[in-house]
Amino acid sequence: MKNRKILIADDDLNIIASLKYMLSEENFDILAMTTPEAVLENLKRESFDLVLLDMNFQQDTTSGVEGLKLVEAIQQVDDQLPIIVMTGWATIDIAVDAMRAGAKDFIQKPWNNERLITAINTQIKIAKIDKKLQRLSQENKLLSAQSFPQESGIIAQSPVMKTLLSSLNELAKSDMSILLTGDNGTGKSMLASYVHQHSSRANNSFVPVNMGAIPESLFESEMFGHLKGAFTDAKENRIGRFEMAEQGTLFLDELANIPMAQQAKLLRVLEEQKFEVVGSSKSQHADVRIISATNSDLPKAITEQQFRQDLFYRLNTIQLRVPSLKERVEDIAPLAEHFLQLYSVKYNISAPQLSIEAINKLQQYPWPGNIRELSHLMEKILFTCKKATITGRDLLLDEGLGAQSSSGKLINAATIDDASLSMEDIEKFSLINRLKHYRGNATETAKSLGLSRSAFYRRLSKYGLD
Ligand SMILES: Nc1ncnc2c1ncn2[C@@H]1O[C@H](COP(=O)(O)OP(=O)(O)OP(=O)(O)O)[C@@H](O)[C@H]1O
Repeated sequence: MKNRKILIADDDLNIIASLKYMLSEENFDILAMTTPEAVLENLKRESFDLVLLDMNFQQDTTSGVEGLKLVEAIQQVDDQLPIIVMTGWATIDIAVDAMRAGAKDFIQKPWNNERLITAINTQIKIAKIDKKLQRLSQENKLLSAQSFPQESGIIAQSPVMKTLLSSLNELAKSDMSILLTGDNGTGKSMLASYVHQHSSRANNSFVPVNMGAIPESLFESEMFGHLKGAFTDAKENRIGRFEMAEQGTLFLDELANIPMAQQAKLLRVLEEQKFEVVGSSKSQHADVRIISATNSDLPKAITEQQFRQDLFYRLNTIQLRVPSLKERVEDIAPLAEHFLQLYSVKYNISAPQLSIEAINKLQQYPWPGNIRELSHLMEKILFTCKKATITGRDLLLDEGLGAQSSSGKLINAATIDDASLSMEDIEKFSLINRLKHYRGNATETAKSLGLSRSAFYRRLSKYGLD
């Protein structure tokens, strides 16, 4: 554990000397400053765990005004830094004023060593807990906004997934950066969380960040945090993802979406293991393990100068590909049963069985949306099929009946929210889906969509579906 750092603000060199001697014995790192200006200057530059402040800064004053001003000024720089004040001419009024201004405790001079050390340890501990609570509360907000998967059970019956899981178990013991590649919905986020849970960092936070969802202008504030007043909308101090993940794991999802300019900033943090909160010039140490994920072809993005090669090498110490669902047919039935079970508990509906024929059909389907698509299908089946046994027909899985988007992507229930789809792509998908629902009956399909038959056919012909 690194030594805790205390800044002493006192202009009496004898007092500084004896405090330094006594506190160094207790393994504190000490820096002493004799003027308020130097104190503030250092606080802006360096991180400390606590300030020990003499209320009668100028030898010739006994009012404590100087000290009080400094308590307030320190609060402006860092309102979470604990301050213990020392009052030489013990007047309780000065101590009360200092506590009102934000000091956490006071000690009378001449001090009692044991009492001083206890007070220092207590305040550092409380500040740490406060910071952790603040971090947890921001993290909770983040997690509920992202609706990150909460299920803990990973289904892995196929040989390829068993091998992948055992590699991840091994890698969990190391601190290496891992890059997970694979199509959407294959379970990359879930596996990243699995590595974290099996690592020595498991008692600290796993912080996922969807790199595609952060507006470019807010990148630094999101990742490194900001101080109140750092820019117009910075109404409160905000903890960034790096700090939230301190001693834990930071999961950079949709890695390829980081704009070039921000890639340089990220690279610097990874190389130097330190960052600055926006609005502060002080560097903060970053002790995080990085796991990242992408469904893009990063080497191609590098060739096209869309992704920095040096950042790629930083992040892919180990690269693992998560196979698509169609490559692990053995997992399909257990996954389908797992999701039926999961949703039946969630919605309080008894779980139906899958017939052999239904399982065969599930195993033959290509699953372009992978596990996420299977999960959505099982959720839908639970509501639409009120039978004890699900047959192949109940699945409404007509292979090949997926819509093709203008850019060549396959559109289905799992990918319909993809932000790259155009209104026309979505309309085409809806037409196919509705036709499927009415088993090809044009009159009923047109009626259900509120279209005349001619308007309906015009659309079919527009999308080449006639
Ligand atoms: N092996 C598994 N066992 C059980 N559930 C799984 C498994 N893999 C994935 N899931 C579930 O499937 C869904 C999609 O998984 P996840 O979000 O991890 O995929 P992803 O590859 O990160 O997707 P994207 O690339 O779109 O971010 C989640 O609900 C997850 O809990």
